[in-house]
Amino acid sequence: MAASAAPDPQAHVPSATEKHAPDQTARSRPTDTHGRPSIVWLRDDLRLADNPALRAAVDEGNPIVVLFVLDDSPLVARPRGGASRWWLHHSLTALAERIEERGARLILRRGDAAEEVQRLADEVDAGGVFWNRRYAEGERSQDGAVKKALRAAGRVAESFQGTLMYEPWTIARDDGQPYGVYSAFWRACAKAGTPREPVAEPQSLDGLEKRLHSDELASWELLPTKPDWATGLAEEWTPGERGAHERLRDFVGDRISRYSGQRDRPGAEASSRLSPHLRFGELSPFQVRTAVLDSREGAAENRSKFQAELGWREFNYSLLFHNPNLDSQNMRRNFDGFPWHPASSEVLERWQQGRTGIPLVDAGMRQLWTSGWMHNRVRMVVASFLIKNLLIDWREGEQWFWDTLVDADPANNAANWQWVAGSGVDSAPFFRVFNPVLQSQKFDPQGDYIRAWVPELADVPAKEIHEPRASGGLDLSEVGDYPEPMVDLKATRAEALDAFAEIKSH
Ligand SMILES: Cc1cc2nc3c(=O)[nH]c(=O)nc-3n(C[C@H](O)[C@H](O)[C@H](O)COP(=O)(O)OP(=O)(O)OC[C@H]3O[C@@H](n4cnc5c(N)ncnc54)[C@H](O)[C@@H]3O)c2cc1C
Repeated sequence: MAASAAPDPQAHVPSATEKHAPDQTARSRPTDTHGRPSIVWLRDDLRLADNPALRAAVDEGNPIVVLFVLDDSPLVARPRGGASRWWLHHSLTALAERIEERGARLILRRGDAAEEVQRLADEVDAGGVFWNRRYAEGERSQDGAVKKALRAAGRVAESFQGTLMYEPWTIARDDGQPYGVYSAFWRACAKAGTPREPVAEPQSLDGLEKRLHSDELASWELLPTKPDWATGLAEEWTPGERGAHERLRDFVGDRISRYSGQRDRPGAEASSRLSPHLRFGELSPFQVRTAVLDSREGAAENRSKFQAELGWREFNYSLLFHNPNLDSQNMRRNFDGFPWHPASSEVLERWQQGRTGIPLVDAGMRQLWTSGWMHNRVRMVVASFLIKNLLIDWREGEQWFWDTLVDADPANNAANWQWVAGSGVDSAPFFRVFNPVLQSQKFDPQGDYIRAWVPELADVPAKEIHEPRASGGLDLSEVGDYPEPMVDLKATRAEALDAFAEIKSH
């Protein structure tokens, strides 16, 4: 396994404060904070419930200012893709309304977040600033710098655990190295202890009287205009905490009973669709876990399978923590010499637009484009097709997902692409090449999912729908202008295996 070397302790190990649970954080009070406002700096945690930073700020008993900064610097975090920007706009709108209902105001600022936080702290003479931790390298380094500067200015600066149930530095092998295998990682998490219960939502917020400047959200131009490609996203999703809780209720009250048995079936609607809500922190994994464990629907098997999926999220964040370039660098370095085909725009566009001639792949890519989401099984199939049948570098696919998924996530997207490519740790081996036709017959046997997304095939019977142009009983006029498969699956599979054999020995 080619997991990257041990992390540089300076870069990766959080400060003593960050290492400990929130209630143990250094409470050195440099000055009296009485009556001085507390700033809550929100980032990937756009919620009021189970928000430990907000809770701690409210418990200070001082007026509350809630801040979100749009920081576009790629040195801090990867710039958001189009679908994520759409989501962010609506999530902030929903959040602002909730904060106002509770008695305070969401302040929006744009720029270098480190400077904006300090500027606002100076403006209101804040007693303290509170936030939930982030885990990518640029984010941690920004947070560390902000903490230092705030403390140097005599303010309280505290960070909390709100986004992961197991923070990466708390789960390590006996020799101190990070886990490279998911199953061992998840067992170690179970041993490390039970995640806490969600923190209560403050019923009221004592907002600051002073009028502060807040940007107009519209001026950030997060929404697409020409063309407005987001109508399908709006039909499918309700960004914000309320929409998130509705999805959660729907899942634990119904879908969960089918989870273990049918989660792999894209037509079955058996998974939770909570991924974008988790990505933006409209729900925390603590809340989701508790709701799932409390659910009376279905067998224990469903609950444990679901928790294991949340475990993949935790594992991927641990990978990101220890491998800051997860989205750009092969974890297995022998993949650096892989003879990828040049990604011609014509080939890439056929894949992106769902015109490959492989119905399951096309259904998935059209679902993604229209709704901003794709079923997990189909994500694996379309990724495998791009990498192992079109022989296109996984980073091209990762970038397209990054731009089009509403749940585009710095850890989950990159780690899963590397998993499918075989270039990651604990990955599917490269030589295991999905046959998209067999996958389609197995997981969408009646073709319901394909029919929902590929209208050209709406009238094709189940027997032929997985491979409509194969020689056989189907009258080809029934498939209209649905394209021929763009590649021969067998020949391209063989080519991929030869290419893999070339790099294996390096
Ligand atoms: C190529 C590829 C790219 C992906 N990109 C992303 C991404 O950008 N963002 C993202 O959140 N997920 C990504 N996934 C993982 C997975 O497909 C989605 O999390 C899942 O489909 C979301 O649907 P759900 O909420 O109904 O999942 P459920 O099955 O209901 O799972 C519950 C939650 O567990 C987590 N989860 C489930 N499966 C995985 C997984 N394989 N890896 C990590 N976390 C998981 C998600 O937070 C999810 O919401 C990707 C998978 C592949 C194969």
